[in-house]
Amino acid sequence: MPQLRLALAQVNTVVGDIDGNAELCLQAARDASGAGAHLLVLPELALTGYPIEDLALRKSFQTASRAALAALPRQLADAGLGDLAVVVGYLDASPDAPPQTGRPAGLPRNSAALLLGGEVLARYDKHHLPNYGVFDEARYFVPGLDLQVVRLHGVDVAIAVCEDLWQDGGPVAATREAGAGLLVVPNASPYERNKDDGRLELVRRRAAEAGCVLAYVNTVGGQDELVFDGDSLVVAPDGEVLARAPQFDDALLVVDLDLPAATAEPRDEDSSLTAANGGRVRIRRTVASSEPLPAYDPQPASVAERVPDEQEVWSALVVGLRDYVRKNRFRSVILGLSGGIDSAVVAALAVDALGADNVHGVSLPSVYSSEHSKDDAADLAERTGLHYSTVAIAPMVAAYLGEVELTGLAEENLQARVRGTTLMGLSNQHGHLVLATGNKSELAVGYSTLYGDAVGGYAPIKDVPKTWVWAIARWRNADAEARGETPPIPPNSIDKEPSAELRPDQRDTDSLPPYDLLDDLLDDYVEQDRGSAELVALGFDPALVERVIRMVDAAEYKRRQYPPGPKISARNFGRDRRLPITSRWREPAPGASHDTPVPAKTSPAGERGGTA
Ligand SMILES: Nc1ncnc2c1ncn2[C@@H]1O[C@H](COP(=O)(O)OP(=O)(O)OC[C@H]2O[C@@H]([n+]3cccc(C(=O)O)c3)[C@H](O)[C@@H]2O)[C@@H](O)[C@H]1O
Ligand SMILES: Nc1ncnc2c1ncn2[C@@H]1O[C@H](COP(=O)(O)OP(=O)(O)OP(=O)(O)O)[C@@H](O)[C@H]1O
Ligand SMILES: NC(=O)CC[C@H](N)C(=O)O
Repeated sequence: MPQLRLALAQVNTVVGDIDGNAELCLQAARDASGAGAHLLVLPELALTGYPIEDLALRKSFQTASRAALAALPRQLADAGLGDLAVVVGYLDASPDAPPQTGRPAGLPRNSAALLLGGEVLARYDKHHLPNYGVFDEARYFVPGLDLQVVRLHGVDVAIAVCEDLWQDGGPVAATREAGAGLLVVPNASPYERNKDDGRLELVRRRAAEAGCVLAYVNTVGGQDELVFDGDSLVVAPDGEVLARAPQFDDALLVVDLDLPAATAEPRDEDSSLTAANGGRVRIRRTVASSEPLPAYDPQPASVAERVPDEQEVWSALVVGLRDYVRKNRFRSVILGLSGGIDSAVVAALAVDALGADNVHGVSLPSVYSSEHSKDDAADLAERTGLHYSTVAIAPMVAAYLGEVELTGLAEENLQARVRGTTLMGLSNQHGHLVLATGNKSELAVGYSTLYGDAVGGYAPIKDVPKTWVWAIARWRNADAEARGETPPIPPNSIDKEPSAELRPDQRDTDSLPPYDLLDDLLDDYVEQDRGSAELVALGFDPALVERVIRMVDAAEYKRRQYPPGPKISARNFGRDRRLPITSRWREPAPGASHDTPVPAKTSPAGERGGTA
């Protein structure tokens, strides 16, 4: 059987930095060549970064991407890497769009090219364009219709791109018809909880369908609200995992493969599969080298171990925060420390992401701040080593109230707004990025003050439900203890009852149901998109369902103004869940729906919130 040493590079590209990304690709090629690889595969759109959004439609950006791709084979050859075959993702475009398409520029394509010997040897355009959740690829790209197969050292190597694996038919089925010995797939697949398990099963199923080894390489790093976790994989057609890269880190995964020798006639042919335009998927073949390599001793490949869910989420948040700060050219962050769990977790994440020296925590006590809130904030500062200062807001609030008469909620919110103004002032003065500390449960129900605690440039835990904020805090502390380090989060911040401290003896539960119940209901309403009848059928108290749905729906305007933050769930507030702000639609009151029969309760009334 021919042998091939394959390298998969999970690299952290920067959207729009085509020159920097090309340099990353060259460095990966140097490393792969140093490791003795014959074929290197880089992620989807590695030259441009992912996702490029409306940059895909800009003629200047298309031209720059095509130029960088055209220059890369020569750069590889000049660096003595001409013998290494390199598959790299880039933005392509046919020069001009037909006038009837109404598109401003050429027809953009989400493409991958195989480079070898100083030339672009073959090109492939992604067939399946994801257009759900966070993806809008049908807005940007025209789909490809061909399967590209390149004969390399006597092995037929087919190429597909990301979503091509998630949809039935097309390139994977064509790979089997083509009799390819290896399917390589560049990806840009964003992280969400439990997605790694789903991906592994998907890759196993597609390897079986393609009838050959499948090499899946994913990008890594943060881009606005998305975090890419890497987790690149090589799987045999019988489902065996031959190699697996770690999550959330740059990595070069190298694996030696014994692959079937190519036997097909090296000419283009139609497959039996229907392409997006109704025609046949055409199998295009290119011969690079038919001769197998001389036999060599294979090296064992690494299979990274899985980590606990809490660690996975913590790492995603750290990478999302670090890359947002770094890629937007900030060096430091600032946040208000209330002594509560949310600001403590955000501070600990920031210290892990940027180092304590780049994190500034400010205690901003008001007349309602308890002693423990100040002590717990100081304890957090001592445990983590972040910069800590105090600005008393009471005199500013009093001066304001002396000029403008505000009472009740307006007075409560003023305190949050004086804090927000103070943090933004310090940001302007010192160049720190302000971190907003709201969690997903609060965002869901609108439990934050506009231009108050909702100010900021980035919101690290906006997709983390409150119950998970506690879970990751406990995990982070336990992990520190296991490593003989000081746990960063004060146990008191974890254990105390949550309070906004905007009036005497205030508790979150004055306005909200207990968080375990609230998160349970929000998971069903927001993430699973269940209507009120279904929620009641699941056993939630009808009055609670009505109240929570009203709060969630009414807070859409607040969420739209909230800073971006890393997505860790299957449905974040942002691109995954797009609802009108101005809307008269109300979920039918539980039991009142005329077109949806209300199923019988599966648990006694009151079991899920009847007493809340
Ligand atoms: N559809 C719409 N489109 C655009 N703007 C809209 C709007 N509806 C109201 N508004 C505006 O929004 C204002 C109301 O919003 P806002 O001023 O934020 O105030 P609001 O939502 O009324 O009150 C803030 C709530 O958050 C709680 N809170 C505050 C601070 C921290 C925490 C915490 O523990 O984390 C909790 C606080 O206890 C209170 O329940 C209205 O006065 C109006 O100007
Ligand atoms: N006394 C304070 N000093 C500094 N910042 C504060 C103070 N009180 C509130 N904040 C800021 O406002 C955010 C909202 O705080 P609040 O205590 O009202 O609610 P929370 O959502 O329970 O947050 P936390 O768990 O951090 O207390 C805090 O995370 C913090 O960044
Ligand atoms: N870039 C893509 O095509 C990503 C879509 C794919 N379903 C994923 O999340 O992995």
